[in-house]
Amino acid sequence: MEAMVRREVDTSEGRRIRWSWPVGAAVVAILFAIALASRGAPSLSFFDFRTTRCQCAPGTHAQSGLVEDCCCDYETVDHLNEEVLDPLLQELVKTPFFRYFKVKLWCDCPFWPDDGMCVLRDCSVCECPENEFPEPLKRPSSLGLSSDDLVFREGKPEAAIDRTIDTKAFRGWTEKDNPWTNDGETDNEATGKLTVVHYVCLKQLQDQEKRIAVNDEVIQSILHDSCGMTYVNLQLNPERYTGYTGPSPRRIWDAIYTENCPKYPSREFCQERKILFKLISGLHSSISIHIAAGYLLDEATNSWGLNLTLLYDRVLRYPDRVSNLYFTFLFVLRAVTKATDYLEQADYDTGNTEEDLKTQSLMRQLLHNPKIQAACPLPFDEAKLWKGQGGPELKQQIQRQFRNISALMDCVGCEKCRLWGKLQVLGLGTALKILFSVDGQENLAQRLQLQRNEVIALMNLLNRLSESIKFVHKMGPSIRTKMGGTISERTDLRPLQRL
Ligand SMILES: Cc1cc2nc3c(=O)[nH]c(=O)nc-3n(C[C@H](O)[C@H](O)[C@H](O)COP(=O)(O)OP(=O)(O)OC[C@H]3O[C@@H](n4cnc5c(N)ncnc54)[C@H](O)[C@@H]3O)c2cc1C
Repeated sequence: MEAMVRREVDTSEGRRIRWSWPVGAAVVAILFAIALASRGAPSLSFFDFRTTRCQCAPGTHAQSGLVEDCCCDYETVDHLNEEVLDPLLQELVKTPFFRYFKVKLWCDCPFWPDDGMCVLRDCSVCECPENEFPEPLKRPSSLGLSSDDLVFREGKPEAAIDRTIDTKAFRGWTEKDNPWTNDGETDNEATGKLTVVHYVCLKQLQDQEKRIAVNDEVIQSILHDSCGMTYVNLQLNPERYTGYTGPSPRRIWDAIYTENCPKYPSREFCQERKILFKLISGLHSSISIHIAAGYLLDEATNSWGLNLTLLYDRVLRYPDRVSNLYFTFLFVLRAVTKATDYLEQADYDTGNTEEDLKTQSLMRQLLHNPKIQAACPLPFDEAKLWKGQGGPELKQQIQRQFRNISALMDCVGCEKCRLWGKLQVLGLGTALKILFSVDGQENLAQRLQLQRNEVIALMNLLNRLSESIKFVHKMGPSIRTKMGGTISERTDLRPLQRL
C-alpha cells in the first residue's frame, strides 16, 4: 500500500508507474465499485450543480469532503461564501435595519456573583446617541409598552407613548417568546418594559426639573435593577479582542461545556445529542477567530491586527473546531433558507425608504440566490432529527440546556463580549426555533413567528460565521505552514497561550 502511494506521488512528478497485475486489477475493481456507489450519491461540489436531495453523510472529520452531518462539502462552502454570501452579508449588516440591536446589557448573572474583569477601555459598549437610530425604532412603544404602563408607573398621561408608528414599523413582527432562549431576552418580558418606562419618565422629569427630583444615580440603579434595554449600533462595536481573559470567561465556557453541552466523542451517540456541542463549539471558534483577527498588537501605539499564534493555537490546530465552525455556518444558513418565505415578506421599515429598499433587495438576492440553490440546496437536513424513540424528550432537554446557555450570557463580565455573546446566542436560538419548532416546509411562513430582534441576530450571526470561514479559508493554509503544520489530535489538552 505504502509503495503504491509512493508510485502515485511519483506520477505527479512525471515518472512512469510500474503496475503489477494483481495490484492493477484490484485498483480497477475498487475504482469501478466507487464509481457505481457514487452514481446514486450526490456530488455537491460547487461546480456540479445537481439538485438531488442530500443524504447527509456521517462525515469524515477532516477538512475535505462533506462537512460532518451536513450536505455540502468544504470546497463548496468556501466558494459560495466567497462569491455570494460574504459580499451580500457585508452589505446587509450595514443597513439601518440590521445594524441596530436591542439588548439588555446589565442583567445580573443568575448563577453566581458578578466576577467580571475586563482590562481594556475597548470592553465597553458604545451605545447609540439619541439622535442616531431610526425614528421607528426610537419610540419606546416599539418595545411593547402600552400607555397604561406609563400611567400606572408615573401617573403622568403626558408621558404616554404614541403607538401608531410602532404598529407600522413593526408590522409582521411578533413579540412571542422563543422557546429556545432565555425568557429575559424577549421584548415583552416584564422587567424590560418597566425599565424603559422608568427611563423615559424619569428622564423627562429630570430634564424639566419638575415635581420629583431624580438624579442619574437613581436612573442608573433602576436601569441596573431591571437590566435596562438599550439599542447598540453594531457597526460601532466590532467583535474583537477586549482583554477579557482569566477565570471569568473560563468559568463561563466551562459551565457551558461541562453542564450544558457535553461533548459526545464517539459515533455511538445520535446526531441530536451532538448538535448542541457542535453549534457552541462552532460559535466559540468564530469568537476566537474574531479575537485573533482584531487583536491589540501594541497597546502603546494602539495598533490592531492579526494575532497568528492565537488563531492557530485556539482554532486552526484543532480540525474539529474548524469543522464545527463550518457545521454551525451550514446550520444557520439552512435556517435562513428554510425561512425564505417569511423573511421575504417581512417588513424592513426603518423610515429610510432608500436604505430599506436596499435591505429588502439584499435579502431577496440572498434568499433566492441560484448559486446557493444549485450548489448547496439543503445545507443541513433537519427533517430526520428527533424521530427516534425519546426524540421529543431529548428535544426538550436540549432546549432547556440551550436556555441555560442563553442565561449564562448575563454572566459575561465584559460589555462588548456580552453584547456579541447575547446576539450570537439569540441568533442560534432563532435558527433552532426555525428548524425545530415548526415541522415541515408547508405553510411555514404562516406558522413561523419571529421577533424583529431575532432576525437581526440571525443575519448578523450568519455574517460573523461567514467572516470566520472566509478568514480560515484565506489564511488557514499559510498560517498552518508558518506554524509548523502540526495538527492536534486532541481538542482540549494543550495549554493555550496566555494573553
Ligand atoms: C460568550 C463569550 C464571548 C466572548 N467574547 C469575547 C470578545 O468579543 N473579545 C474577547 O477578547 N474575548 C471574548 N471572550 C473571552 C474569550 O472567549 C476567551 O475566553 C478568552 O480570550 C480567554 O481564552 P482562553 O485562552 O482561556 O481560551 P477560551 O477561548 O476561553 O477556551 C476555554 C476552553 O474551551 C475549550 N475550547 C476552546 N475553543 C473551543 C472550541 N472552538 N470548541 C470546543 N472547545 C473549545 C478549550 O478546552 C479551552 O481551553 C468571550 C467569552 C465568552 C464566554
